[in-house]
Amino acid sequence: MMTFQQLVLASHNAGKLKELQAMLGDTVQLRSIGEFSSVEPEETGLSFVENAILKARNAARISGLPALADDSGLAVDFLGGAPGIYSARYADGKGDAANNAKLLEALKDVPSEERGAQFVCVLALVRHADDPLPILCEGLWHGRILTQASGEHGFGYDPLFWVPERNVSSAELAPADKNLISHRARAMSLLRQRLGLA
Ligand SMILES: O=c1nc[nH]c2c1ncn2[C@H]1C[C@H](O)[C@@H](COP(=O)(O)OP(=O)(O)OP(=O)(O)O)O1
Ligand SMILES: [Mg+2]
Repeated sequence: MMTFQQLVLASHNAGKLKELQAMLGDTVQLRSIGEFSSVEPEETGLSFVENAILKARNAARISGLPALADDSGLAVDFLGGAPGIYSARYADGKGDAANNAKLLEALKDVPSEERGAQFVCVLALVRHADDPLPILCEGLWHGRILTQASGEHGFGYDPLFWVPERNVSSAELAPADKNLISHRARAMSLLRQRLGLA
């Protein structure tokens, strides 16, 4: 069993930190990479896996701690899987509200049955910056893109993501409920098994 008392989370996204720490409980303390550096690495990979590894290595190098990274995004069927790995940058770095507005516009007049989408999450854990065997876990969450934003919880595209299991948007889910069923929850459940924490 691999044990980590402290991991640095290779993310500048406060929403991810909150969700991942809640899922891990108090056995592992997640420290934000923001404590060490405010510089965000360029996400140059062509896949969630490549970007997750790149972020994890960068954080381990900067902090000297083992590092966990989360690369995630929304793949929309009607858009051929876009924005995918470019989800955070979909509206050219103008933030969540602009991303959501652009997505609604791209799906204007698209009927409900063609609005399928999945959230994707890849978690990468490296023991040190040059770790030759990163641990990789993925999770998917299937849903649909709503025609207008709804709900105040979560972050990112949550207000636009309709969750079939609950018939609400993921921003209408209580945070603890989202953390049981989300793409991130599925990836974290696999990671916990790999680490012997499950
Ligand atoms: O549960 C989620 N609920 C709503 N939206 C979500 C979720 N999970 C990922 N997303 C969206 C946010 C962002 O538009 C993109 C992730 O981009 P991604 O590069 O992985 O994260 P980020 O730039 O926000 O932070 P960082 O790279 O520092 O971890 O997908
Ligand atoms: Mg990012």
